[in-house]
Amino acid sequence: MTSESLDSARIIGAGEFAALMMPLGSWPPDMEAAPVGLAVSGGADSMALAFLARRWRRNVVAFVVDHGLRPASASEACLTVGRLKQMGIKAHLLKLPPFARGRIQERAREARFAALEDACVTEGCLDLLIAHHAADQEETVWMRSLRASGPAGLSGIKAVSIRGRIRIVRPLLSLSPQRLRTTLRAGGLPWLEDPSNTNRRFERVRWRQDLTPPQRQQAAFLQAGAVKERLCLEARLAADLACYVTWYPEGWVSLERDGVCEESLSALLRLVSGGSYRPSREAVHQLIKQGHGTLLGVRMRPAGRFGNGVILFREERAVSGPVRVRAGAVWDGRWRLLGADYPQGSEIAALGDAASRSDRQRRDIPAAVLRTLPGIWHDGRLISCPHFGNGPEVAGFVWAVGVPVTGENPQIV
Ligand SMILES: Nc1ncnc2c1ncn2[C@@H]1O[C@H](COP(=O)(O)OP(=O)(O)OP(=O)(O)O)[C@@H](O)[C@H]1O
Repeated sequence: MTSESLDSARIIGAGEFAALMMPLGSWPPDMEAAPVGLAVSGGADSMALAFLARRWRRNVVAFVVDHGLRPASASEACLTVGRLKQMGIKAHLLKLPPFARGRIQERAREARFAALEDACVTEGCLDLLIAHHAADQEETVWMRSLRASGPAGLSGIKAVSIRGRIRIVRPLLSLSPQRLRTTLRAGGLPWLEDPSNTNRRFERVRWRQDLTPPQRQQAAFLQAGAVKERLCLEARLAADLACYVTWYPEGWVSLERDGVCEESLSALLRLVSGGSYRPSREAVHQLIKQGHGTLLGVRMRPAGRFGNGVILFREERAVSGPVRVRAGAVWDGRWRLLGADYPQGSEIAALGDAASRSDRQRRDIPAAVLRTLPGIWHDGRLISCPHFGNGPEVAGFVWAVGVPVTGENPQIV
């Protein structure tokens, strides 16, 4: 027997899983009011995750998302919910509404995470466990290396990340899929095989099938190096940001002249944009050279009376269209509405011209920032702009961008 086949024959024990979970905490006490969420598709990886997590703690709750993209998806999702219940796991089925055409994979993933986040909040989960494993990690790093990614990309899938109101935790990243299956078999537990997992139309599937053991090792090696490099860069970035950046609660920043560099700008552009992607290096260098401009829907311009460097704020043209008022609604991917005590049919939309028409002009916020702040509109009339304390007392928005500027995943190497 080779060392690989020996490894794949090893069952994952409760102690081993608990040891994996420990550095990924802190974990709430094991109580009904604070369960840990589990994202379970019904495939081998997430069923093994559910099995291991249930042995780790009593209070877990599984979410099975039915994307409705295949005829069998509804019955498979029901079957999975039933299987989880048999394993003593509380399980909820989340059925997604139909998708608009185009970019189906991307839309499905985004809608799945949005539904999972909402379900976690409803169930009182601060953390959601996801079942990506060591082979997923190797394939991801390999594909990124082919695209000449830098240390951020080559550090691979994050073991811990923040998504809006929850933490996404991936405890299986050091475990092979073979061991997950061995563990399920040993427990006599069934799982589903998703046909798209063998469809060679997808680049990931091709690499999953074609990567040789030495190539996988090489990917793991590349990843470990990239994580170390990333940690050094992160430490330097954190120090620079602390020194040179002022963050304002209206979602804009000022960056001093001495702090203008690719790393700082890239992190700040992502922060202010509310998105999860960083801009390309070339685009950031171009922006630095110009001294002003727009990237990722964020404007950079000389700070003027706000400092000796530059300020970055949301570009008015880039803000989202109106969104119906409801408790917890997120507008522009950046602002979450607290409370929803407004007339039926009210909407969240940018202040726009209303920012300058009223007496709400403020010297301490750039006028261009004011225009991009959210207000509550009804029948074309601004009925509340909570940022200025004008309107229902309970109303307000909180910054909803869950992505930290630095320090993502610092402890996991
Ligand atoms: N339908 C689903 N319901 C609940 N959880 C799911 C579902 N699909 C995937 N997941 C969760 O996400 C994990 C990764 O699944 P998969 O690799 O198929 O997703 P993906 O779209 O490729 O995700 P990513 O783009 O993050 O790699 C699963 O192991 C599971 O934890």
